[in-house]
Amino acid sequence: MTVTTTTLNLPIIDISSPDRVSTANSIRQACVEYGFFYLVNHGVEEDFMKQAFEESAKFFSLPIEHKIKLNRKEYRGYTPLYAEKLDPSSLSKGDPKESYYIGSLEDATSASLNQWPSEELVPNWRPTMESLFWRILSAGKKLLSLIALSLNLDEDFFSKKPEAFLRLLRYSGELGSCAASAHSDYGLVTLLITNGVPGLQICKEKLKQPQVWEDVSHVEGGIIVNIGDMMERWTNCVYQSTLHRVVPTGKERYSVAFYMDPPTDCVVECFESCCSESSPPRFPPIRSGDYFSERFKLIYGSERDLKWSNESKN
Ligand SMILES: O=C(O)CCC(=O)C(=O)O
Ligand SMILES: [Fe+2]
Repeated sequence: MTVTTTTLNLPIIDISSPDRVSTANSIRQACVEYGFFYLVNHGVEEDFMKQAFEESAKFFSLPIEHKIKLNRKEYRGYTPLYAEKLDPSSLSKGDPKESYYIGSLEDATSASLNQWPSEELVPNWRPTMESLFWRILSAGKKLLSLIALSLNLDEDFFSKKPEAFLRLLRYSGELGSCAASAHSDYGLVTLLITNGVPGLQICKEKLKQPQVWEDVSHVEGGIIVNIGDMMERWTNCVYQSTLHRVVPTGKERYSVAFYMDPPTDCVVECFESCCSESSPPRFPPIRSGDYFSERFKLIYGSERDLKWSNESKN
């Protein structure tokens, strides 16, 4: 059983403030209390975002035959409607959303695995998305260095070589099951930009029953940040990876999620500053790449992906 209450007032963090120590303290408080907050003055301009959403809409409006040719490979490319079920325990046929993954452009090998729609179909699409990647990456790295500061770590602890994935999302708006079913994100942090159509909700206490879901309102020009499971494990749950979902409102909705994760070979093990005799580590050390493969297997059965691509060819 779920109950929805009122809209939340999440903390707003000004990432451009010269007082980094006080910003880091505010971030710490936000990560402990909510695992969610807004970033402002982050350098990703609203006009640019408007253009990026327009380009995103152009791709998703293409006929399915074009989109399916770019079906997700090596975690990059298109995922069709219902291909993903973020809550594997949900009884729905899958989440009513489409998405497009773009892997890191920082590293040449990763960049070469990306798939791009042709210039003829969507002119100017690739340069817009590449620019979007670099802009959000820059905001994300500033944020990661402040998060490191908030945990008394070297400022470049997380930002040296994070894995980054940009994901464009379109929710059909179809009423009924959740547009993105309940989940927590897997990595360090996610930076999320929406086109202002509501739907995002969080559940602060994931173990409490009945679950209480609260609306995350839109802050004009703000980026929504949420903490992921790798950060939760590293901090022994001092920083929370909060359960969230997107509920349908009958309106088409666009968003851009930017996931920042530890490098795949990184072993994530509780920080000493986050455990003690009375609060021992809650999770064993884990290689980041192993953790991700397990989680991805749960949300995308490989047969499901195959079934979809075959159906679309018929
Ligand atoms: O689109 C949204 O508002 C949320 C997306 C999300 O939670 C995700 O992609 O992990
Ligand atoms: Fe998420």
